[in-house]
Amino acid sequence: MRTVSRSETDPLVRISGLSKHFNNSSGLFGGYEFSPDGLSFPFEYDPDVVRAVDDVSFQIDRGETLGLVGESGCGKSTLARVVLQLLRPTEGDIYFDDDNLADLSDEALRQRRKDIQIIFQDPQSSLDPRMKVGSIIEEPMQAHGMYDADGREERTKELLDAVGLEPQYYDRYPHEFSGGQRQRVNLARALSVDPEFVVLDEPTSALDVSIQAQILNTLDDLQDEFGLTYLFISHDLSVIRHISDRVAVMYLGEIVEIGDVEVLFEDPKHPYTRALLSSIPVPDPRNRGQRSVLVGDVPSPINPPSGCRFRTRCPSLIAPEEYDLSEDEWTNVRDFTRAVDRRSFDAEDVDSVYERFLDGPLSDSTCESVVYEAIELIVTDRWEEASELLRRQFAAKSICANTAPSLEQSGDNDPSREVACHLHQPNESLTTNQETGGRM
Ligand SMILES: Nc1ncnc2c1ncn2[C@@H]1O[C@H](COP(=O)(O)OP(=O)(O)OP(=O)(O)O)[C@@H](O)[C@H]1O
Repeated sequence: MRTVSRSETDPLVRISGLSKHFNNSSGLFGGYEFSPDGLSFPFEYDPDVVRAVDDVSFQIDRGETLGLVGESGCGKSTLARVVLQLLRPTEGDIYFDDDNLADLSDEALRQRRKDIQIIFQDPQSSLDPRMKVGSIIEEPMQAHGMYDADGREERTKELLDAVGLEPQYYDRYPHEFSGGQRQRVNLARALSVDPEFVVLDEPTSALDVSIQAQILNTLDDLQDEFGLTYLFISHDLSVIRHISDRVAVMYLGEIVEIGDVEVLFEDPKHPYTRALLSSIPVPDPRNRGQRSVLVGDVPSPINPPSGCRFRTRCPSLIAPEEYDLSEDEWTNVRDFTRAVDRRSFDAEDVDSVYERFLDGPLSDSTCESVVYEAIELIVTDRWEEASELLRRQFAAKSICANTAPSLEQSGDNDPSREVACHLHQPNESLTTNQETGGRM
């Protein structure tokens, strides 16, 4: 069995400015607009664009495991498929060694694909129920002209052993195996063509917890034995922590934080990472009060929020520079704004709402009158208008809404850590109010 030379220090995979947008039109004329008279040919094509992956850059070193984590719909699977060229990118480069996969012809790509394999969540989906396990594992070797028949059988039996299955399972059918064993068959099949890089897309999510741990341990062993590099995708943070060397956190098509696994778990910088981590169930019930669970759904990638995409759910939205509010005052204003958006309270009269959210008159008179006006709208049941007013006067004026933060080194002397958040942009100097506003 081959081992990859680890003497090379260049990253194995380099992703640069990668985007994948889908045209979300449906039906025969989806995305077409017709002339007003309806007689001439459709004149415009203006489909909704789903920005599933948007300007993503990162690299994966040889022999390491990069974990990719984020809520459902953040673009993890799309990113994996684009990296593997199962989907062609809208923009950007995917360097594998020295080859830019995005530029390769179909035939050159077919040759290169053998070096890059994927394991999907559902262990059953890629196993043809009519084929014996031996043939399933041999199939990719045959497609790439590797070994003769005897050689393939010998290697298949070695692979079965390597993934923790009995070599005599060679003649059995997939239905004779449990979910965990089927995933091991998938691993053997992926490894049969001697890949350097394996993308694992939620490989243990469909399995019982006890089986998950065994598969993760096998993946660790196989990485050492075969010198593999992994991109491991999961929404399960404990799995990510167990398996990864570094972690990339994805939100709405973008990487918002990337860093060494322990550093990131111990000291998350991005408010999204912090929220994700605090949503991990805490075994000690006394600590439950400290969880700041993510509220609301991931917004649509068709029309993502301006500036920082997480800002609509961010508990640390930065105060607009033009207002002169204390840290506590901004916290109150922000909590009020969120409560109005969610209509999470009963608005009986102006005074009771005011007292519920504010400790006293705000030091900034403009803010004070905006909040007052919003409360008046609410008590007359005009919640939408109140939300819109607060959005216009507060959220829309925040730097978080106006400028997209770039992924930058977080400034704590850890070159492996990058964060895309205005609270951590090295070249931005926020006013005291903005800084404190952001740390709440
Ligand atoms: N072929 C497609 N056409 C249009 N939109 C798509 C397509 N594939 C994915 N999307 C959209 O792109 C976004 C990202 O989806 P993706 O499956 O990559 O997310 P994910 O993080 O892997 O989620 P999950 O964990 O649920 O699989 C979603 O909004 C999804 O609806």
